[in-house]
Amino acid sequence: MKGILLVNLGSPDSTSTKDVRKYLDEFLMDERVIDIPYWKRFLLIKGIILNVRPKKSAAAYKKIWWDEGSPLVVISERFAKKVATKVDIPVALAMRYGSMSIENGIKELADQGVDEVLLVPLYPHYAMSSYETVVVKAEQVIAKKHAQMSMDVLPVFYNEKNYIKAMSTNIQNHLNGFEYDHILFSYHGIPERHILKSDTTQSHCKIDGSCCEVASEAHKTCYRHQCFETTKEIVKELDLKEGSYSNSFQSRLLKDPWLKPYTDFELEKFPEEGKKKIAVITPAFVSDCLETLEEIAMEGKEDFLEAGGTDYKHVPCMNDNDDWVDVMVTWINNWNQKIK
Ligand SMILES: C=CC1=C(C)c2cc3[nH]c(cc4nc(cc5[nH]c(cc1n2)c(C)c5CCC(=O)O)C(CCC(=O)O)=C4C)c(C)c3C=C
Ligand SMILES: [Fe+2]
Ligand SMILES: [Fe+2]
Repeated sequence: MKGILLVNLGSPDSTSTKDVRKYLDEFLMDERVIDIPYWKRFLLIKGIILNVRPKKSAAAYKKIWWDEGSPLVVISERFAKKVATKVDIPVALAMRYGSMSIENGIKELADQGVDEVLLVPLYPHYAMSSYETVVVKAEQVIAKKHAQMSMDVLPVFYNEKNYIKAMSTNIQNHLNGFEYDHILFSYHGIPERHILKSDTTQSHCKIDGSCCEVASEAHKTCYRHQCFETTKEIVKELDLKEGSYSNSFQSRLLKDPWLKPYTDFELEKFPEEGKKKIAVITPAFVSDCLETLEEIAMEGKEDFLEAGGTDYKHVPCMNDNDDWVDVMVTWINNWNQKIK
């Protein structure tokens, strides 16, 4: 029997510093997230980061936490529930990190008789720290515990027409009546070296980004290229004028260079460039989470207004809206009807 496993990133169990430390420990010890030799990662994470970061992150989580729990988890659950009512095969939800493990998600499906699974990483773009780590983890669990199970993986959907349409409709609905002079497409950042590591040709990608417009096999796994393509497609769909939008990358951690330009620097610069009314869109996230609700909707707004901006709007993610649910249902049905 066929079944679906939706996988998002995951959150701590609560906003206590202890739970946040446990979550960050699992997250940051992932070799695809902090990609340095194990002993160095161990010393850096356990010796330094886990002594300071959990308290700071816990304070940020407290600002956005809902009565029902983490927004990312609650929204993902609502989304999964809606999808499940519209397809006729089992649907399970798991998280890459935290208590709702991929192992439990696969077991939940196996217990219902599923032996052919479609893995759906809930990320539009390929990055070793997001999409790839979900796929590798699921492969490991299946090889170790469910050898009879076969797995397909939903490809990244950064330029898929249904996703672009649903994103664009969501943006239009939320911008309704909001007057802006600039739209910022802010994507989650990654360290620059990840771009080089994910280059399957080992020669195409360049740190300066000059490669992203030149067609290449490497773009199948190039996060930056895929982000730029998402923007281009949404711009086409919404008929935005050249110069009225730009891209940036948010959520840096540690001191090494990440993809540029940095969202926080852009927000502080915009008012002096005459961009005083802005809308911020976060297409790397299909559901709102700490990085959109706190970093963009709260911190970003504060920084922008302090720098002289006057109007600021964060466009919420698609979350569990019906267009997005229908897009997922279409992809699932297409897979379900495919004859091998
Ligand atoms: C080296 C560190 C990190 C990389 C690389 C990274 C890539 C990456 N992350 C997401 C999506 C999300 N990240 C979220 C939170 C978050 N991310 C990092 C670090 C890296 N992410 C940390 C330490 C945290 C935790 C919070 C904090 O301490 O700042 C979230 C939100 C989770 C939530 O509970 O709401 C998401 C979603 C992507 C898509 C990505 C690569 C493209
Ligand atoms: Fe992240
Ligand atoms: Fe590139």
